[in-house]
Amino acid sequence: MSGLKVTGLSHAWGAKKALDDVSLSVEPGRFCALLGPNGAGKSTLFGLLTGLFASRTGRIEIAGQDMARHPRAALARMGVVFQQPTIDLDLTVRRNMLYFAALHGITGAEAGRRADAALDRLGMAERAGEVARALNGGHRRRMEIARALMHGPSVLLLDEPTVGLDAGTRRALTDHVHGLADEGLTVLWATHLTDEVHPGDRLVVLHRGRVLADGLAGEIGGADLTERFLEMTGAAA
Ligand SMILES: Nc1ncnc2c1ncn2[C@@H]1O[C@H](COP(=O)(O)OP(=O)(O)OP(=O)(O)O)[C@@H](O)[C@H]1O
Repeated sequence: MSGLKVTGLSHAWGAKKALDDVSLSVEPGRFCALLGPNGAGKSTLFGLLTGLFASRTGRIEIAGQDMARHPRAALARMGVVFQQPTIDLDLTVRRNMLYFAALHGITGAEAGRRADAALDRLGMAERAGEVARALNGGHRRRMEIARALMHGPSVLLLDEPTVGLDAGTRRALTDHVHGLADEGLTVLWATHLTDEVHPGDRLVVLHRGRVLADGLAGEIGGADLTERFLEMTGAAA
């Protein structure tokens, strides 16, 4: 199983319950949108999925690997793009890629080969020699996605990756990552923006730490996902 499975996951920050018995599973090669308003618990879930901190309850499996029992194996199958960009702006795109590859123990000609292939996959091959500072926001994000794919993960996690991007760039990036899922990558895309969700996506709606809906986006949203989402989360006018 190369997908993602979360079972009965809870997490509290002091007295604040950020996640309350959350379960979800994403089949291999699916794009799953994790949709929730501010404070829903999306980043807390990402922190647990990526091993930044642990929960005493629940279970996480990445591509069949149990996160608690085999964290190295689970993390090796995961690519992550965090909400806050982590780029060295003074290095070229390729140098940023090679630096990251080295952190994964990939060096020399193999690192170069993988960096070039990943940049090509994200339509960034011709920008490899540019200093990262010269890239626009969309291209910086693409570079981070390419970087997250260099070690060949089967699951890609992205935490609100379009923050700060304009509408056209957001759409292009969202479409591009849908394309990666079409190629077989399992994608978990956290967002609070309904226009990033396609009708054929798997959709999990998270609110106040609980799963409110889980299924096909087109079925959950009906004629208007935005309206439905606002109703569900009690934010409708
Ligand atoms: N490090 C922390 N310490 C204390 N409380 C926290 C911490 N991180 C998150 N919380 C709280 O947990 C709840 C869930 O927050 P979280 O950041 O996971 O939600 P989110 O869906 O990612 O929100 P946003 O879209 O605003 O990033 C919120 O009430 C938040 O205030």
